[in-house]
Amino acid sequence: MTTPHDVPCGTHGAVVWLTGLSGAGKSTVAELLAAELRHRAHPVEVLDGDEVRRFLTAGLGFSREDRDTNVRRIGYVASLLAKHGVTVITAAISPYAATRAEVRAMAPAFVEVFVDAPLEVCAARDVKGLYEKAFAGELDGFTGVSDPYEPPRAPDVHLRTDRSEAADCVDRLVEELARRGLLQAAAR
Ligand SMILES: Nc1ncnc2c1ncn2[C@@H]1O[C@H](COP(=O)(O)OS(=O)(=O)O)[C@@H](OP(=O)(O)O)[C@H]1O
Ligand SMILES: Nc1ncnc2c1ncn2[C@@H]1O[C@H](COP(=O)(O)OP(=O)(O)O)[C@@H](O)[C@H]1O
Repeated sequence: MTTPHDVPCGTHGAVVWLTGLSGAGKSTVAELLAAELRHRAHPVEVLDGDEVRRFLTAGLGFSREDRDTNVRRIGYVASLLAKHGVTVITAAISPYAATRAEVRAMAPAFVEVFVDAPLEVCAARDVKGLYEKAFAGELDGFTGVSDPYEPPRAPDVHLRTDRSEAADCVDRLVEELARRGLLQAAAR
């Protein structure tokens, strides 16, 4: 694998790793941030858990082993892209701290973002109706209900989506990327 030193001068790839419960707001924030970066002509890709599971990690389930495989594959692809100057925004629950630490180590620059809202808020949003099924016992091993979620202890950014509008969350992320020098346009 290449190291960060192999990145061509002038590129500023990074992995913006969104982690949080289902319904916390990962996809929403990912898409809004991607739109903002595209608007600035910054190369960006979104690897969303749901979509990734249809292609890159099709066939995996939600055991710890399968979740870890899913997260590692996302981390690997994200890092490859980031090494070529792309800002990659990932949006997978990624419930285990140890696996998040593994993918951090792969990336040339890594910003861990805790997309946080209380379980009751996520369940009330119930974007896909899965919480209702999980609470009714019709869905086993659902994160936060009958499966673990290990919150980041020291995330690079902590967003409370029950307290801040999505647009404000995105502003904070843009500020953080700029602060880290990760927003300059890539060399073409
Ligand atoms: N058992 C169980 N637990 C959690 N989530 C479940 C489960 N079964 C299906 N789903 C749906 O799959 C989405 C989570 O997939 P991820 O790839 O992000 O999960 S993980 O990172 O591998 O843990 C998650 O999408 P989001 O709501 O976007 O997070 C759910 O819609
Ligand atoms: N500050 C916020 N950030 C992101 N989503 C928010 C926010 N406030 C409310 N929401 C709503 O919460 C829901 C989050 O759903 P989604 O983005 O699919 O979550 P996830 O990808 O984490 O499962 C959406 O309906 C979104 O409109």
